[in-house]
Amino acid sequence: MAINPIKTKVAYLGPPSSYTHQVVYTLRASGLLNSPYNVSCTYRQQAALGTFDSNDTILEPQNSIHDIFSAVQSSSVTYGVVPFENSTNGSVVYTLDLLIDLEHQSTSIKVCGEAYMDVHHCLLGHIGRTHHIHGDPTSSSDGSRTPTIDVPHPNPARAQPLKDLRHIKRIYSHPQAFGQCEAFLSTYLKGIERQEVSSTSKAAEVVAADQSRSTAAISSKLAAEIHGLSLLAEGIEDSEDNTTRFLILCNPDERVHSSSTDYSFNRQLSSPMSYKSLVAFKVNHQSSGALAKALAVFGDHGVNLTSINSRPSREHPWHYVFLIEFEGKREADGSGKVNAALEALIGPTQGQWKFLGSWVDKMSKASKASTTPS
Ligand SMILES: O=C(O)C(=O)C[C@]1(C(=O)O)C=C[C@@H](O)C=C1
Repeated sequence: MAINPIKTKVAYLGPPSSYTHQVVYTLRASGLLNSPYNVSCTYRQQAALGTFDSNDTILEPQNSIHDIFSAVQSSSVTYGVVPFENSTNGSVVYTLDLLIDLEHQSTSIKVCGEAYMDVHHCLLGHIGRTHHIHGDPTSSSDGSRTPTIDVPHPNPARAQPLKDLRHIKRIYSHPQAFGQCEAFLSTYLKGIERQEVSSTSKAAEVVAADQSRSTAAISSKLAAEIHGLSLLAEGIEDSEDNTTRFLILCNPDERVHSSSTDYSFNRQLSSPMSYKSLVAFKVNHQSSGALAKALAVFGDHGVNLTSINSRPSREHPWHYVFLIEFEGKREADGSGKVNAALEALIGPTQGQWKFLGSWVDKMSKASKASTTPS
């Protein structure tokens, strides 16, 4: 009798073809062959990094980053994949706020992995029906942008439209994607209304359903294939090396494994590994030097900080919660410099800190070397 394997459920930002969806594919060992979509090499290239096993994995689209957190917290999925920061546009503040969790809705969630993905945006839409193009469809602009006081020397757009854009009246996308394509938008679609939606794939879905055919989406090439849209422009991101870092969330309370580094997507890695960890804390804003004292704790214990973010505390105006990322790993047995630093953090934060997990650092030389095929 065949035994049904227990499937690992992974939540991502839906609908299919969002970048978080594509990241899940990069995390699957061979899942692309079972994909419900007949997709191009986009997935195949990404599968080289694969670690989630397709036969054991069910992918669960969610409507928002908040819903991904809820699914992980309630253990209706094993993992959730969320965007954390982008090399062009910076932090994804929704994710930061949900990690900080001021409303105590995701108390059990920990970060247990990370993934980096090159993000190349396209402008997707319908080809204009009524316009006859005379000459070059890009002739309305030479690709340069108008200098302003704030941006006296704007970078030129990297890409030119492939099709006429004069019928486009509104553009849909995720706010992060708008922020990553400023040069193209202000060169070729200046003044056109922008409508934020929950994901880049949602934008493609909305535009595909638009009867007026006068809207466009900033989304991926894969989304064009899946939603049957035309490529109006390709590679419209401001920076060629536009990369987004995603975090993999889990709820360790529900897992048999106690160590934060036992997860399947880390299993292929051999020692020695580099790790990163994340902690959120508040300090007493009335006490001078409180933040400096909290940060000094890490240096005092030989722990290297790698990123600092702050978000409004929502308790008092101009009071903040700090999210600190650092090298190293919290040991389950309480030993080591990270544990000692966290212990010492109790003083300057008056115990108001929350540990958010340790995971294998995918950018470190050690981690990269051990994942490179020989
Ligand atoms: O909308 C998507 O496709 C997402 O996966 C979200 C997201 C983000 O929020 O950063 C992911 C990668 C890109 O940076 C743009 C959008």
